[in-house]
Amino acid sequence: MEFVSATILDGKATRDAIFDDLRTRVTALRERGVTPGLGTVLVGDDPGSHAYVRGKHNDCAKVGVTSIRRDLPADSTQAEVEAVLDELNADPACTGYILQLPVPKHLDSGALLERIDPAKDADGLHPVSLGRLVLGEPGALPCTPRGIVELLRRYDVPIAGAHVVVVGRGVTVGRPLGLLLTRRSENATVTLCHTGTKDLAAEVRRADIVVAAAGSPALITPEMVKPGAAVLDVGITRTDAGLVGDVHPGVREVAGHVAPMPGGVGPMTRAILVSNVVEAAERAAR
Ligand SMILES: Nc1nc(=O)c2c([nH]1)NC[C@@H]1CN(c3ccc(C(=O)N[C@@H](CCC(=O)O)C(=O)O)cc3)C=[N+]21
Repeated sequence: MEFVSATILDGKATRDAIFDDLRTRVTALRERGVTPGLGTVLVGDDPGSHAYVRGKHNDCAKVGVTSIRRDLPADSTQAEVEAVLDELNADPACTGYILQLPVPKHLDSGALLERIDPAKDADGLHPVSLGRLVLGEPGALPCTPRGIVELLRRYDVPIAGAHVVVVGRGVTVGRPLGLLLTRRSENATVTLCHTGTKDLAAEVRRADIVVAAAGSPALITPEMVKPGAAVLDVGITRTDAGLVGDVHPGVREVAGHVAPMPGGVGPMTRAILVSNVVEAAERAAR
């Protein structure tokens, strides 16, 4: 028996290609006197969140985007965090920024996200940005969904006409991904599955593209995957043995393409964040 393993959708190599393009565009903006600047607001001392924020500042340095970092103590009040958001809204050096999620439980994250100036929303998670996504108007798009579409495009995985099964209805991945993929420019047919789905295996088996974003280790098994399908692993669960994704390793023997975790969608999410900041600066400079 000969097993032909899936083609790996390499998020790191794709991120590097995106950064090469962004570097050129940032240079052009700087020549016109515009310097994109990404702000991060981090509340508390979750080690995972600290690592993500550090990564985002490293990414900015790689492409010439200035970065502005605001770290606040875990016991910050709603008013104290809001004051920092107001400060970044008013700061011309900060052309886009994010509030790192999750924030400590005593804070109202919805109210904080809404306080961000929509013109500076780098994450695409502001209600105005999400509304624009529903309406098909230009604006910041959520980083992970856009990263997924970009990764599929660069590997020539057909999206138009494809049946995509998205597992997970979270506001950062599953829900906006369904909206993005059903736009006329993507033209996919999407089934959005979640914990209330009756027969997940039957749904996944029909998919040309599977996006697993449920946060449930090894949820997608080889038996559930149509031979040749593209399977993208977006789940991240921290265990004692390290990080594990939503896709069982055996899926590589069945799928045509696999975006692994790590090394797949995660690096794309970060690349799109920087891309959103550069695009917002380009829009403002027009
Ligand atoms: N306002 C906000 N925006 C976000 O975009 C946001 C957030 N909050 N909170 C947390 C989640 C998670 N997230 C990841 C980004 C990159 C990797 C990534 O690059 N992962 C690597 C390594 C895995 C790791 O070290 O975690 C990989 O998959 O290869 C993972 C997860 C962005 N998030």
